[in-house]
Amino acid sequence: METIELADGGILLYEHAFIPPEIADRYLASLRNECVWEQKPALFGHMQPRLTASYGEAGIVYRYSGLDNVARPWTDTMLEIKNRIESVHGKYNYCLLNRYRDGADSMGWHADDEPEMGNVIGSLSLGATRKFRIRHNESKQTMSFPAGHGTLILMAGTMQQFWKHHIPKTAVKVDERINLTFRHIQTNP
Ligand SMILES: O=C(O)CCC(=O)C(=O)O
Ligand SMILES: [Fe+2]
Repeated sequence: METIELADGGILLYEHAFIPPEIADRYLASLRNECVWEQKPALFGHMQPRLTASYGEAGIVYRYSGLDNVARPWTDTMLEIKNRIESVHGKYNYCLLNRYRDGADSMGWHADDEPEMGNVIGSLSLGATRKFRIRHNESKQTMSFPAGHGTLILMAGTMQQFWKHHIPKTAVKVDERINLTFRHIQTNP
C-alpha cells in the first residue's frame, strides 16, 4: 500500500493489485449479474454517462446532485469486498457502484463532500484499466493513477475539501469497468 500525502491534508492510499486477478474476475462477473444497474438523469436533461447501483445497510439513502439513491441490501460479494477494504482502513455502511460500459462512459470532476458523508472512501476497481485523476482546487496540481483490475484507492483526510477527482473519457478502445466506492453515510438519529 502506497500512502500519498496531498497538499492541505488530503491522503490517498493506493494499491494496484489489492485483489488477486482470479478473485477480481469472480467479483466482476458476480457484480455485473447481481446488481440492479440503472442509468440516472444528470443536469440539463442529460443522462449520466455510466450506469450506477446503490447498496448498503437498511434505511441508508445517499443524496447527491438532486438524486435520492436508496440502498438495496448488501449482496454477499459486496460484503466480502467491504470486509477486505475495512481490514485496511475505514468502516462503511453504503456503496455506490459505477459501471463504465466503454471509453465513452466517464465521471466529471467532483468531490464527495456531502455533509453526511464520512471523510474516508474506499474505492475498488474491476475490469478495464482507466485513469483516476485528481486535481487541487486552488493550485490545479493534477495527478493521475491507473485504476486497474483489483486496484484499491482510499481517499481520506481532507481530500474531499481541497481536491476533486474524475474518470476521463478515453478514445482508446476499452472494455467495461466496474468501480465500487464504499462510504459511511451518517443517518439522522
Ligand atoms: O469510478 C471511479 O473510480 C470514481 C467513482 C467516484 O468518484 C464516485 O463514485 O464518486
Ligand atoms: Fe467520487
